[in-house]
Amino acid sequence: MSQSSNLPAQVSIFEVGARDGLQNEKPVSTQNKIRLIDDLAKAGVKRIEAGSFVSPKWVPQMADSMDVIQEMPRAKGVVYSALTPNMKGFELALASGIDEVAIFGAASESFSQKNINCSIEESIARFQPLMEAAQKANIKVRGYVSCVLGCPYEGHIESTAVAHVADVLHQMGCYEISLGDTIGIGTPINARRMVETVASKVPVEQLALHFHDTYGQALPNILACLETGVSVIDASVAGLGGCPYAKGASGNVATEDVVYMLHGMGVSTGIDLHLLAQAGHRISTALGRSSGSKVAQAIGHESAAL
Ligand SMILES: CC(C)(COP(=O)([O-])OP(=O)([O-])OC[C@H]1O[C@@H](n2cnc3c(N)ncnc32)[C@H](O)[C@@H]1OP(=O)([O-])[O-])[C@@H](O)C(=O)NCCC(=O)NCCSC(=O)C[C@@](C)(O)CC(=O)[O-]
Repeated sequence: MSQSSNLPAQVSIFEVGARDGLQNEKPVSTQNKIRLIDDLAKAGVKRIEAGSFVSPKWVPQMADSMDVIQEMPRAKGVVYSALTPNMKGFELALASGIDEVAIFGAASESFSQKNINCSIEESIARFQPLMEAAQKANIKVRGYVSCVLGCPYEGHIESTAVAHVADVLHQMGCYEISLGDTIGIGTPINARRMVETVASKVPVEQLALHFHDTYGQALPNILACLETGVSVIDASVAGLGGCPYAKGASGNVATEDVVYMLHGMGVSTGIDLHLLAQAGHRISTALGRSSGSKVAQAIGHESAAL
């Protein structure tokens, strides 16, 4: 039972470390990625983003996504996902056997150009045939909106612009819209107002929070937004990552930190925090760095080598 009637009793964690995290770290082996995904599933994570079918020239770290997805063990009850920016990406994703895909747009014109080489309007046109193909293939599609609280190139972004893109993706058939604070610039009251504005267009049950922790604001922002009724949180184990097209952006909020905060407030996630921290330590070791999660650091490196 959650300790506040304003909080959901349960939160679904959407783990993005193997994609959003590793796309912006130095390359690790395919086997290390597979091990990470398996570790996450064993820790009780039920939604795992496993890779990305984007141009290997743009994001070389994701070039082995086909191998990762085809070789990774599939845990029962876990949904595995991959990013697909266009039809080429979708066809590869379909061939990989992934469970669901995600399209990704932005609320900022400049970020859209830098990230996917087209305007917001052109991106929507690119997504249309993908949505139709996904519907035919019975594949669910998630939608991302980047720069929901600010853009590295344009600065302030109006929440109404976020709501507009979220609404378009939702109307195109995305089952969930993930709101990305790509550069982690938001603060709690602004974040909450942004979610409320988007929720006037897209049902709050179909929204997810995707907050980077660049300014150390991700946890307070999440807490403020949970009180609007959102109950899906994207997070990256060990705080892996950043964004290749948002210079200086640090990783997503660390999954361990989110899970610790939620469990401490009586909100369940179904995740074993110690196994999760171990997963984070193992991939951090493979990257030659320490975990970016404060909670994982506090728990310590016990059993990291198991
Ligand atoms: C979208 C494109 C492909 C457009 O890139 P483009 O250059 O405009 O594409 P194009 O259609 O002109 O094709 C150019 C070349 O790319 C190839 N190509 C074309 N599509 C694919 C594909 N799917 N997979 C593999 N190859 C592909 C295509 O075959 C061709 O190859 P060539 O003939 O030159 O050898 C490119 O801009 C791209 O790959 N961008 C990806 C950027 C990216 O992955 N960013 C990070 C993910 S988004 C993110 O992290 C934010 C998020 C979601 O986490 C939320 C948040 O935090 O805000």
